[in-house]
Amino acid sequence: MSELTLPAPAKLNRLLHITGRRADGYHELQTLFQFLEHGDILHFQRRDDDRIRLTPALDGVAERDNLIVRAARLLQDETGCRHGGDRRGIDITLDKRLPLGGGLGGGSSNAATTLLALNCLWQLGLSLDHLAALGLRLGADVPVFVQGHAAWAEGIGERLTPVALDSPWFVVVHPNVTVATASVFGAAQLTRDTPPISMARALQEGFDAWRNDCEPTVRRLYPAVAEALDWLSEFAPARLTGTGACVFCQVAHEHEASRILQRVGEGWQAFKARGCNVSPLHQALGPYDQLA
Ligand SMILES: C[C@](O)(CO)[C@H](O)COP(=O)(O)OP(=O)(O)OC[C@H]1O[C@@H](n2ccc(N)nc2=O)[C@H](O)[C@@H]1O
Ligand SMILES: Nc1ncnc2c1ncn2[C@@H]1O[C@H](COP(=O)(O)OP(=O)(O)OP(=O)(O)O)[C@@H](O)[C@H]1O
Repeated sequence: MSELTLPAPAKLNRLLHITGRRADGYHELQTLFQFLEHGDILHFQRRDDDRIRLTPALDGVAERDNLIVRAARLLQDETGCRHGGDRRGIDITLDKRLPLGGGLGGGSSNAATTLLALNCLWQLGLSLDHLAALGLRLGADVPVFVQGHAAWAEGIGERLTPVALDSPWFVVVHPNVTVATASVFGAAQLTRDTPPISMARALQEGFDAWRNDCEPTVRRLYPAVAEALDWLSEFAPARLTGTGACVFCQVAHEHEASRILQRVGEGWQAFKARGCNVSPLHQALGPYDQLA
């Protein structure tokens, strides 16, 4: 196999509690991750030299900082397939559909798709656990995209327990602001002391009780996000995903989602998508063992 085209889906945090802060400044979370049937598309074409090329460039992101390029370099370094006799390179084309800094995990998902694609194309034979551990070096959200199952996550998001959640339709609204994750986690007023709960209790309480501890802080720092939350709440209970800027609500049927989408005003972007428990990336790859 010399080329692959694969999705890099979005995620939602259907619940997000901040339960503490570690000595290194990172926050301890409890969150429910679910994937959406919507995201970026990446095309990979194997090269015979060791170059890594990505097109088109992302506005405001230097090539060496792009999580796709960083993931490819990390794999080259980890497996010694650069500067050695066994050279492996890649041409990558990115069809970017997810907003940057949207709380949908787009960059992390791009990195995970790259790790899995190159593991196949370069025939590295690394396990999902190994790839998830590598991915964690790139970002807290990368492991769940590598593992590919909706999950209850703890730690900084890397301790994952697979869960089966309901799969409603979601309307996701992006109020055209970019939220810097670090600005939210660094805010003095952020609540960091939610008592940890068990996964069973979180699942039993269900959607009505699910909330995102970042929401009050993001509302204060980014009034456009507060406006989007208030607008969407008129149709169905609205929540923030990650540290924003995207907000979402859930409905039972696609036509309800379409009806809400038609009302979205100018200046905001929005889409509808179904939630899913097996990542579209893993659905596309098929049983992973056969490809690794
Ligand atoms: C908020 C979530 O989207 C929930 O899924 C993620 O935890 C964020 O994950 P991410 O975007 O992959 O975040 P990273 O790139 O690892 O971290 C960006 C910055 O956010 C802060 N950060 C992130 C994750 C975390 N658990 N605690 C933090 O304090 C750190 O200041 C870090 O420098
Ligand atoms: N391939 C990439 N796609 C998107 N962002 C990237 C990529 N590579 C690097 N970045 C950088 O990462 C930042 C965060 O991007 P991302 O889209 O993952 O944010 P997010 O949706 O808020 O993620 P999260 O929910 O994990 O916080 C961007 O603002 C950008 O500077």
